Amino acid sequence: MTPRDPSTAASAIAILRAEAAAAQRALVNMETSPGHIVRAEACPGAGKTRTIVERHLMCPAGPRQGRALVSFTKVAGREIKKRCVDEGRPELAQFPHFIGTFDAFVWRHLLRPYLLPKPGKTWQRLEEWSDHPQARRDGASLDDFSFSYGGGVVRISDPQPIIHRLPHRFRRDEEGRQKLTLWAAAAMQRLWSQGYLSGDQLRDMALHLLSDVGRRKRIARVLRTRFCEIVIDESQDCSDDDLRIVDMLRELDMPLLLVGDPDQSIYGFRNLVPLTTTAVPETLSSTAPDHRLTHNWRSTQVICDLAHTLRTSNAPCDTAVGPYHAETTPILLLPTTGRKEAEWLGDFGAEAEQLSVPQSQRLVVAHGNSTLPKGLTGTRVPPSDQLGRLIWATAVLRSPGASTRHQERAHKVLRESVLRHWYGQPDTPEPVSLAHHGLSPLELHVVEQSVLRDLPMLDMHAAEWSRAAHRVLTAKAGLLGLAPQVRRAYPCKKNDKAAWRIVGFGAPSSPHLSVGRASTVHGVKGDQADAVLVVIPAAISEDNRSTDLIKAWTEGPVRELSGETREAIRVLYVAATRARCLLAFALEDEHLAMIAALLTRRGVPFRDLRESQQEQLRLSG
Ligand SMILES: Nc1ncnc2c1ncn2[C@@H]1O[C@H](COP(=O)(O)OP(=O)(O)OP(=O)(O)O)[C@@H](O)[C@H]1O
Repeated sequence: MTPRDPSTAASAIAILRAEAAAAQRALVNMETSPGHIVRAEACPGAGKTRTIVERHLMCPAGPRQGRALVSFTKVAGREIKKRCVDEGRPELAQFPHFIGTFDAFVWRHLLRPYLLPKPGKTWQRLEEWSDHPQARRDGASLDDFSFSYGGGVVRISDPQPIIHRLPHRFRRDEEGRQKLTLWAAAAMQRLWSQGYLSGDQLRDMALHLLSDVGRRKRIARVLRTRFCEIVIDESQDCSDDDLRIVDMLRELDMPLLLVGDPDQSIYGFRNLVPLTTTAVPETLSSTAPDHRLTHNWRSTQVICDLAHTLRTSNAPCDTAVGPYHAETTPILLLPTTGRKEAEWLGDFGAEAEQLSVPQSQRLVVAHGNSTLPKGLTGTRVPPSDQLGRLIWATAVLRSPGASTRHQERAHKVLRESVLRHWYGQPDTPEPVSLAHHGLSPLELHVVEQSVLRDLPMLDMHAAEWSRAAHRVLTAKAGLLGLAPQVRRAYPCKKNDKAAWRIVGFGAPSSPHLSVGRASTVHGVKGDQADAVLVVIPAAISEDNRSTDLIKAWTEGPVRELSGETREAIRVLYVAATRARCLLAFALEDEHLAMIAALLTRRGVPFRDLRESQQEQLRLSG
């Protein structure tokens, strides 16, 4: 084969990039109209968010009108606001525009203005139930239960524990679970009667309010005056309830643009409790999209080809057009059978090193937190005891490997520890406590930062760490002239252990940390890294899910798949498509052989590290 002329290659990529840019421009200029939903699909790395920002910059709203840019994570909203500011248009991130999460949009524009005040009840939205101290108990929270309607219009009755979310000790302890369920029923009734609501209740209330014709007309008038259109980013994350709300917005004559990638839909578990009301409108899922972006600005063509083997839809393979488009690094298959974690992590690190990928650009991901290498992430949820919570938050916030979601939770836990130290056990969520003590969110943020800086190193013995942390928190209170309520350091039973050990983190100096960041796939949605290692756990006799997943992947869409396996494939697809130039899979020998055969059949270049291992054995033998 004659090597390709570099000038031909350069003009070929220039043409592809021009096509990609034209497809993005078409989405920027796409017309929306009242009462219609325009749907655009985009492959991973297509620049969805970038294109939505461009639309916001280029297509002004009417006079005194704004645009609503709705996404599913706070990180995405922050990113859009930052881009507006970076482009020298900070006004586009402010009133009358709305940039925020779906939940915040529903709360601010469909619910809060129309809720009637009731004596003793102040309506408050919680991002998650665990933000309320009274919604937590024994390491569990109301988020770990599903509730049903019980004859009403809001899901607040008859809690059912979601077993895999509960702390391990409750999974086999039926009596403990029953007690916890009784507590959940009472806690939900109490908090609901005080006016607290979170995700499911928010949606139920919105759908209930919108079902009244008179109120619907009023809501429609207000929305149409305020917004020229509503754009929903990552629309594949809409649950069935969300889709019903979107369809009601269409009925209110709002122009709507939905941008998403159905192959990245990984929140099927949110449709846990089937609604007794109307079905999901078919027009939102089953019809062909109005536009599709098929150029990937993130990954190499090899990674795009691999991603195509994982696709559950019949969309064609994407075309790589980004800076790495022509790199030919093969997919790396790392055997885990009979090997220590440090060995296959070491293989990944060595490969990344060879490609000069810096540590911060090396990402290890898995579907479940428990599959991730021990010591990289600590426990997924904070411990329930006060000292454990404080150490956990410090460890997460000082760990280069923590995902954004982990960090957000750790910030909340640390701020709550500060408030608890100063004012005693809070029994209301943070905003309510702050208002009660006359402290602003900014003041608390500044204190949190300086506490984090001054808390001692985590390799100290836990008891000693507890005393030192107590001194830091007390000193900060002194600066504000406060006499703290917590007078003694938290007790510590595991006296002989270093602080980081009691929350499941690895030693701060461990070689494990050289792999960079580690996260569940859900925690890195929308994110990217130069090198990604996807860990697939070995099948065990009581859990065959990995084998089902590998079979589904290798046998393709011909097989009838269970909902769980279908979702697991999409999770794997999201994981693989985070990679820019190096993608590796760590998996047991049998699974590795199946994937190697699949990649051979599909012509995707790969390197099977079992071979170099055998080679080494032969040489040393
Ligand atoms: N027109 C473009 N020119 C250059 N780079 C681009 C362009 N569009 C997107 N990119 C880059 O491609 C990468 C992927 O973009 P982005 O993260 O917005 O994709 P996405 O569609 O949200 O992907 P995903 O759904 O997989 O998270 C980013 O680094 C972005 O800056």
